[in-house]
Amino acid sequence: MPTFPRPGRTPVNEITITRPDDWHVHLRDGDALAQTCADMARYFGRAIVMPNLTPPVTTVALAAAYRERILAAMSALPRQFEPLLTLYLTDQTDAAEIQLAAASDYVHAVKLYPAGATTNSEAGVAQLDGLYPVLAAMEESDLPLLIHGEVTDHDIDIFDREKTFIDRHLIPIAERFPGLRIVFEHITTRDAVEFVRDAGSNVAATITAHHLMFNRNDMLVGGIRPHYYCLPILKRSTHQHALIEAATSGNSKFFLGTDSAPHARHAKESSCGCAGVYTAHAAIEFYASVFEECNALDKLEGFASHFGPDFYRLPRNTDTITLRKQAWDVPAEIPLGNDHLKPLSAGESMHWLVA
Ligand SMILES: NC(=O)N[C@@H](CC(=O)O)C(=O)O
Ligand SMILES: [Zn+2]
Ligand SMILES: [Zn+2]
Repeated sequence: MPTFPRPGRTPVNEITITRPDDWHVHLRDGDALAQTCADMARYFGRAIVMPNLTPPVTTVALAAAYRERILAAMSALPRQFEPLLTLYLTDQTDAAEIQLAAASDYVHAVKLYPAGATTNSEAGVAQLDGLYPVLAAMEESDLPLLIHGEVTDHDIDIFDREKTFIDRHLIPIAERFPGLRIVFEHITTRDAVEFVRDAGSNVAATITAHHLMFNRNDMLVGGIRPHYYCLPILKRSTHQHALIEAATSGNSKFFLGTDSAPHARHAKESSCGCAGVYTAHAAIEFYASVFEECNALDKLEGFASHFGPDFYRLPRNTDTITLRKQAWDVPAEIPLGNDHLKPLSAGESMHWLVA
C-alpha cells in the first residue's frame, strides 16, 4: 500500500470517533439479511441501503416493505442500525413517485444504474435523457441522486467506463440541474476525484475500502483473484493513490460508502464470476488500516462519521466507537443464507478491532 508520510508520526493504539455510518451498502434480501444486518449492526449507526434487489425496489411501497424485512431480520440482534432506503430509477419512474419518496421519512435518495452497468442493473435506465423530468422533480424536492457512474457501450474499454460517464453524462446532468444533490458512488479514478473536487458543494462521492486498499495488479498479477472483482473495476495504482489522497484529505465531499456486496462463493469462483466485494465484516477496520498507513488517522472521523450525514442533511451520530490495536483473523468463510461467501481478506490477520 502506498504511504503519504506526514511529519510527526506517532504510533496510535486506540482511537475513538463519532459512530460511523455506511453511505452505500448491499444488504440483499431473504435469508441473506441475517448476516448482512448483523455485520452492519456491529457498530454502524445508519446505512444507505441499495435497491438492486430482484425485482428492484422501484417504489416507495416496495421500499417500505423492504425496510420491514430488514428491521425484522435485525430484531434478534443485540444492537440495531437504521436502514435508510433508496429507490431504483427505471425508464418508467415518474415525478409523482419522486414526490412520494421525498415526503416519506425512510426513503433518503434515488439510485441511477445505467442498464447493464453492474449486478442487478438490467432494469436500470436505458435512456438517460428521458430521465430529465424525474431529475427536475428530484432537484425540486431536494432528494439526492446516487449514481453508478459507468457507461455500458461495448466499444468503451471497461477501465475507461467511469471517465467516459463523467464526460458524456455527469457533466451535462450537473450543469442542467445545479441544485440537484448528487453522490457519485464508489469512485475509482483520479478523473472522478477531480470532477467531484471541482464541482459545486451539491456534488459528493463515496469511496470503498477495497478501492483504497487495492489496484488492478492485486486482482490480476500472479493469478486472477475473483474476490477482488467488483464494479467499477479496480484501476491502476495512480488512480488508487488519488482515491487515498481524497479520502484522507479532510475534504468533506468524500465520505465512507463500503459498497459491501455479498455474492455466494461459488458465484464468484466461476467461469463468469459476479461483481461485488464483501467488506461489511471488517469495514471500519479496513479503512482505519489505510488511514493509519497514511498517518491520517486524525482524518478518519470526518470521512467515516461527519461528512456523510452533513451531505444528507441528517444529524451526526452523538455516541462514539473505539477502535483498538488488536490482532484477529478474518474468517475463511461467512454464512450467507444457506450458502457461504468469502469475505475480503479471508483468513488474513487484521490489527484494528472495534472494541
Ligand atoms: N459493486 C459491485 O461490484 N456490485 C454491486 C453492485 C454495484 O454497486 O455496482 C452488487 O450489487 O453486487
Ligand atoms: Zn454500483
Ligand atoms: Zn454498490
